[in-house]
Amino acid sequence: MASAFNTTIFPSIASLSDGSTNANLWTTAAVSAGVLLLYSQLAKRSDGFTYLPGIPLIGSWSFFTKRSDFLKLAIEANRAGKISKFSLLNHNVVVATGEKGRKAFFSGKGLNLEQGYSVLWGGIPDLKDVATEAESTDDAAKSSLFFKRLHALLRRDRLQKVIPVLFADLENCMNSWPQQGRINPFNEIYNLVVQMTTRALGVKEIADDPVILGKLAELYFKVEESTSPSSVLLPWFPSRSRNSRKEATTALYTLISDTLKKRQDEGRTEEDPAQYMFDQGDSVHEIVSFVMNATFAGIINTGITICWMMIFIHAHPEWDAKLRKELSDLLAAHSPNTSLPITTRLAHVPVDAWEDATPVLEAIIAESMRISVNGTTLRRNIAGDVDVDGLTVKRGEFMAYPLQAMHLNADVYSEPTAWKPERWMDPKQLEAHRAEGTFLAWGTGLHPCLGMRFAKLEMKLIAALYINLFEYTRVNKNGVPSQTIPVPNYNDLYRATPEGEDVYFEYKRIPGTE
Ligand code: HEM
Repeated sequence: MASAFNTTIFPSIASLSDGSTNANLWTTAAVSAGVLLLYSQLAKRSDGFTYLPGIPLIGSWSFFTKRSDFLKLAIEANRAGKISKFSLLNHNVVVATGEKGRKAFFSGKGLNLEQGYSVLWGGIPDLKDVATEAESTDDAAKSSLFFKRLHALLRRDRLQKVIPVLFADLENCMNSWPQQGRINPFNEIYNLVVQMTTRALGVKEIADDPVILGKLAELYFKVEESTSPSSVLLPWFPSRSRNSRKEATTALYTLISDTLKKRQDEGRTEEDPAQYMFDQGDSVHEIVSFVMNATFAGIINTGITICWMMIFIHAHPEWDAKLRKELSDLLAAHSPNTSLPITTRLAHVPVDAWEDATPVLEAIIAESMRISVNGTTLRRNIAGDVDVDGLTVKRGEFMAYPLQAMHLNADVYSEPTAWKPERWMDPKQLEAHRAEGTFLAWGTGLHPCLGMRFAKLEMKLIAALYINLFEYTRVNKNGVPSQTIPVPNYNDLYRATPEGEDVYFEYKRIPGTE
């Protein structure tokens, strides 16, 4: 039994139970793999599942404290033909990373995405904390309104219209930085994504005002940060993190709804997503729900990927050069007048060209995602029993699928930890991997990402402007240049920041671009 797990014999796995190991990711994986075979024989139970280690009654806390390391045990077990299961208080979670498990997970009709995340994730606001009963509609109706509005707002013609405004926003943000200095990309570049998401899917008054936008960003990060295992698993328990998350959710809700009500009271109309929703007859509550959901769906992965993209581009001068060539060709084709400011010229490039004529950016994005988007997707079985490779996932139980099972799998990708955009220069490769289910960073099956086109556009615009406005080098917090290429800490659930010390960009504005 998992609870009888011998901590002296299996120190590496046992350390996952108390979250105290500092071992390097790969060392942990290797050691874990070595001991797993023996462990899994001990842990196999009569229901056929191989139980992962956990603390009696409480369960596998490492799912929260060291998720990536913990789920590597399940991936290894699967390679040995076993399907893993673990518990979190009264919840059971099945992890099946083999082909049948993956298909069941992503295409199983009874497996519900919302319930998987709302019970086991926690980094998203729960609107039940703020909505009155009169405002609560059923979950299916809310989802369908959200998808409908998102789809309409991300249409190509709307994106085309918003591109110049997005560039102006980016330039304003970058102009507010000193002419030279040191930034932590996981703060400053991540914040650019907050700005763009608010502009394209939120409220104009907030996107226009750096102080209010700063407040929105602060509350967003507070919701994310005030997530603890207890606040996720015991949502009724008034822990400090639970209260802090509730407070931040309420403040975020109030900030957006007050802005919209003020607009209504003043009889103003604006050209923005909120106005589009007002015009469709949506209530203030529906608009606030949309904006909050879009913010949380849109920021985290885009923020992580763009930060890693900029790190990898800098670490690979040959790709930096290819990217600069691609951008100068784009400008030559769509805005040849070199006396115009660079932001104006970039804003002249039409959305079609950003989408269809940027193979280098596409390859860089895909490869950066393969390495950095390695979180865990979640589902809850809300229908009858689900068969996974001969074992039964019962109604009410959860499933988790760690994307690293594919993206960092040496059987699928040679040198899986190496950043090699050349893997994707032929777009057919990406199509094939997506069809096979071996590239999962945009999701697949019943729930593919609905923001993919916008996310790619955002990352392309940020990368294009940043490298045209600044020279930068990677340094540590003391300004010492980095000699190695950092690796994401996959146990960092919300930022995937680098393992070990933080990475900074020491930057200098390119003369003539001020
Ligand atoms: C680089 C950026 C992004 C990445 C890597 C990403 C990745 C993903 C992945 C892997 C899924 C599937 C999750 C699952 O199966 O459990 C997903 C779903 C989703 N994404 Fe994204 N996403 C990104 C940006 C965005 C943006 C900007 C939006 C827009 C608001 C967005 C909206 C959504 C929505 C609404 C779903 C759920 C679809 C459904 O429930 O059927 N994403 N995304």
